[in-house]
Amino acid sequence: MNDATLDQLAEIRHEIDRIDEAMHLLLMERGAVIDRLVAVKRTSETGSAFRPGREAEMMRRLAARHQGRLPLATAEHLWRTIIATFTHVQAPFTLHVEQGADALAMHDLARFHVGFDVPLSGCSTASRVVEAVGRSTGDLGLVRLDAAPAVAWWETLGGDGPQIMARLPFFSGGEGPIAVPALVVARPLGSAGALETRVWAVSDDGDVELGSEHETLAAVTRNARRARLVATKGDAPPSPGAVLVGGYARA
Ligand SMILES: O=C(O)C(=O)C[C@]1(C(=O)O)C=C[C@@H](O)C=C1
Repeated sequence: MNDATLDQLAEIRHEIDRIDEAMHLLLMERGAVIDRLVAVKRTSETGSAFRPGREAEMMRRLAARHQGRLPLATAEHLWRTIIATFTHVQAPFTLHVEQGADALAMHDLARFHVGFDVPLSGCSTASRVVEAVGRSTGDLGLVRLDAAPAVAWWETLGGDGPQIMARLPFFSGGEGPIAVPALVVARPLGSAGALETRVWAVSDDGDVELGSEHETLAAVTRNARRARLVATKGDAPPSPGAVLVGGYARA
């Protein structure tokens, strides 16, 4: 390399150092703001700092302003890691991850969304994930969205117990690196839940047709009884007797 090229390289690296330092300073400043947030938010009352509606709003804005060389998925992963880390800083929690058929993909999905500060705990089935979340104060669960699972694991959700709080991947265009579909389960979060799409447990003897505005996420038929997990856009239940088991925001 000649002197002019070396000068240019040094200048560019100086620029990178300046940007890195600014980002680091801003992240530390963000940490100080979180200290103030803890005092205002009274997270200890619910045991969880997780606010899925707020996170969805932040992710939408991130995607809207995103451009340039950095892949959107990398920007999403960085911010998910920052947000999950600060969620954990506010109120420590464990993420219980279903380790069934797609154990490796589920592990990737978990780390993509929470980074490495949040501890993971493996569960053999979706039902075990729900049980672990139910026993905890503010833990989260990650269940693989299998369209035809062995059991209707969602039937214990709802009421005062764990509920569905998010659907992943958030940007479901299929271009992201983490393609395994999954649901996030948490204990009730009051108004912090994002119910843009509601999720219902529907049980019938197999002859109830649902309108095309409803999306069947999963279904199990056993002993002439069909159990379905159904997502709806509006507030109304997809059929009489449907039980609300949570909701989520979409990109
Ligand atoms: O806005 C909040 O309530 C926060 O706790 C902050 C924050 C964040 O780090 O931006 C962290 C956790 C929530 O899930 C959403 C956002």
